[in-house]
Amino acid sequence: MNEQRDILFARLKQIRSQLKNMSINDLFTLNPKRFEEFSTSLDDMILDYSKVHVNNDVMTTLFKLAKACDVEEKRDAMYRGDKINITENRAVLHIALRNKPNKPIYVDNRDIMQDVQEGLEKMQKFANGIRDGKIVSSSGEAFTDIVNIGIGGSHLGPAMVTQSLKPFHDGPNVHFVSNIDSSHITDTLSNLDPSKTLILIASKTFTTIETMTNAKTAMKWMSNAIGEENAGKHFAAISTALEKTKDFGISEDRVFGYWDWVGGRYSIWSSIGLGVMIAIGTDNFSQFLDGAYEMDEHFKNTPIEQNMPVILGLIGIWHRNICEYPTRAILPYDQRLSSFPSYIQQLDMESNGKSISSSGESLYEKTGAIVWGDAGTNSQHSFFQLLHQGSQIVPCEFMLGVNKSENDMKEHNDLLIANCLAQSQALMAGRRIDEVIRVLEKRGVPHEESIRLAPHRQFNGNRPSSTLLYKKLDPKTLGKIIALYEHRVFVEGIIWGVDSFDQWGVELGKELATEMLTHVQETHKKKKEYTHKDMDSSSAGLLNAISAWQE
Ligand SMILES: O=P(O)(O)OC[C@H]1O[C@](O)(CO)[C@@H](O)[C@@H]1O
Repeated sequence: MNEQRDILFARLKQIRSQLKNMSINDLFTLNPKRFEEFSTSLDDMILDYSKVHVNNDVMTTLFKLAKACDVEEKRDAMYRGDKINITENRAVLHIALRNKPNKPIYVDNRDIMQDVQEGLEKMQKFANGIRDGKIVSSSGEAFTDIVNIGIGGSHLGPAMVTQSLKPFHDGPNVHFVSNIDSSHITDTLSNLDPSKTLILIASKTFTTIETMTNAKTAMKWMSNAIGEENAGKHFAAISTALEKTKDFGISEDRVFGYWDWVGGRYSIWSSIGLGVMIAIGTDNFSQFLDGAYEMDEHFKNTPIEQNMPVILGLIGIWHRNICEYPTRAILPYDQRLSSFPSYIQQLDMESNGKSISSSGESLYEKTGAIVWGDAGTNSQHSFFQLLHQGSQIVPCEFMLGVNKSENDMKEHNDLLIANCLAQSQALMAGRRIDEVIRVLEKRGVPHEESIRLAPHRQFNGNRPSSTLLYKKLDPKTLGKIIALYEHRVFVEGIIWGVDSFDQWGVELGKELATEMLTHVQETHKKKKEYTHKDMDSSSAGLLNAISAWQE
């Protein structure tokens, strides 16, 4: 229990109730310099949080909260390589993977930077070989297609980054298979020529049932097409479990290892990024790491009052614990970032979706918000109705790139930018009922009718949002953005007191699925009728229906 934290939470709740008399709009009217004072920047990236319902008093108290929870000390402990993942007794060192100057970092008294460097060089050699056509298929041809088989952190990162960096993609096509649903692998492989396809099996543990099942299916597909003796040339593995990759039959030179101090959802910077490196090339991948390194340095060295991840994290705490908003929406106005919200869902919800503190006590304050979202402007035409007029307030995190890669699409881009800015403005400003009536009457709608329609067309406004503005979505910027969100999750996790780096909550479902599998396999025999004596009557009833309907 952190008494100081509790006092500051109470103080923040007090300020919040006083602040309720003043809207975000009012705060802008009172302070013409609000944008300058409530935004922070790093090179060509600005985090504008002036449209969040906070004032100086709130921010000062939030900064005190960060200090009281030792955010800076704990950050330093992470950078140092301390074993801050308490429940797994592991260091947390994704920052080592982008530690470009190779400054020593010690785990168990050993500098890990040499391993990191060697790992990166092995990846680079392989990626260059595939891209140059020097590493060839069993028939001596260059690989045209790469299939990354993985799930969770071994899928979401590479898939999102590959999609986001499309303009930089000049290597072979890269495809992604994650779901255990066979339609995913069947639909993907059906369009590919096995003789020119390379399969990357990406799994930290090399035990995940989805990945291992898909890997075996891919191996069968490949062996049937080109012969078992040739299939090995078409596979590579990315894992920390080197014994298991060997058992699967992948030769050592085709195995790209990483380390237990890299969490799955923090692993895009490791060999898990191999597919990305093959797609965009080693120089662009290096830029991607550079961007993350810049954010790491900013997080480490910038005073918390200007520190982007700290501020984003504190705003998260403000919204979750003080305003009690249960969710937050991530809204990239950038089609290529359309899978960024689902990437952040894993990063954020798997990290901070906990109700037990690192030291094993039940937490009484709410933790991880529900994260959701989609790309603008598409999302305007689906769920924005609720954002503007729904009974729940959802803090929105807009993301906007100023420039696109296509110079000739200015007309599109101007509209995209205008829409993004207009949405955050509309959420904040709203539209009062008298204004609605005035507008309707001006359009010639009779007075009675205007009064009838007005309640449906009014907007309360005062809905908070932040905007992350960046110059252009290139590898460096993307690296910076991802690292920003990683550190934000860290800041929130420290304040809540959870271990942000384990994920025990996914284990029970995995265990029960293994038990359930035997029942599902039984249904094929159609011999058994399940009842409430075997299991809960819902599962029993569903199994019986599955058995009856199976073709
Ligand atoms: O890389 P692996 O070991 O196959 O795990 C995949 C994913 O499964 C999880 O362990 C649980 O969903 C994630 O944390 C991880 O990213």
